[in-house]
Amino acid sequence: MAAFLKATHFIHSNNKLQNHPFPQSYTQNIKISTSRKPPMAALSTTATVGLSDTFTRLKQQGKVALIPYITAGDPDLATTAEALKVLDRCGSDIIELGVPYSDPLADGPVIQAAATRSLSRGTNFAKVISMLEDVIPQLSCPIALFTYYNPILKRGVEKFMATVRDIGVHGLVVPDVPLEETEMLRKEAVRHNIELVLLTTPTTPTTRMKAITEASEGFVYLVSTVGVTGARESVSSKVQSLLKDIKEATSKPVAVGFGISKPEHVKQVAGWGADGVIVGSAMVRILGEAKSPEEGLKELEVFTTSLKSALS
Ligand SMILES: O=P(O)(O)OC[C@@H](O)[C@@H](O)c1c[nH]c2ccccc12
Repeated sequence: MAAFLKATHFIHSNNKLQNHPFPQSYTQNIKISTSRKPPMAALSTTATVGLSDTFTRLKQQGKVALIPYITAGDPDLATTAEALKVLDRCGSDIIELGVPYSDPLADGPVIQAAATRSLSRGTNFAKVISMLEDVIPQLSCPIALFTYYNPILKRGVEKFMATVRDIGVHGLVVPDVPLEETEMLRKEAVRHNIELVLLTTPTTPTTRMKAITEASEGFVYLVSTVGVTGARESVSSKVQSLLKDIKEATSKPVAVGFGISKPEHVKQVAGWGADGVIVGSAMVRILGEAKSPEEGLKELEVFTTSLKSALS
């Protein structure tokens, strides 16, 4: 938890920024422009709509989005491709796909282990992209790619955005980029019609939370609790008031993640007014711990269906 809080600057409070790897001056005078709107879907390579359009459609239907997260390449990329299709078929509204990274600071043991297994099997960014290139045209729901900041910087922000856009990715979640650094990332994201989702936590001060909601595209990711990812027994009841605060600050959709792992959780969070629920570790565990990839995919189908029906 400490590691996550130290490293994940843009989603935690200003007063803990002494460990910030960027100059302190970056943390002041946050100026977020709200005037930019993503270009029309003309650049889209697939028939699917983007994240915010998905929420608009669901809202009209009075529905809450189900957003599963899985780690690419665990147990292998062929299974990830199948898992994406299973998740899509079972009614996922958006899928968050994690690019495995060697230093996943914000992740708990389940997703860390999945990333380690995936990397040790030789998964890399290029292989994830080529798998997605093949699979995205077969999906009806949009993909939000999850990655730490370093792999983006390594490739070059512009090149990264162009690559993911070309294969039809709609959204991007980058947990460890400081809010102040998102300006540049956002500029390129907007230029490439990628919705950059930002995160806010229970310890984010109100002014910062407001700046995050203004800058976030697609939806606002509310981290339900401090700490790292991982299934939990219950969802903190604080989420209800956090949701209220965020909804007072923005009309953008808000999806809640961290710890949500059961149909009851999903129902509860939807009842508190969330526009979407994100379920990661529970999905990752199913795929990672199954006796075989086939078993894992079957279990994934049963689990996703149970979450989906809790939302209807
Ligand atoms: O695993 P959980 O507790 O269900 O949380 C969602 C989560 O997995 C996904 O959104 C995610 C995976 N790794 C992250 C790191 C930071 C923020 C979010 C994430």
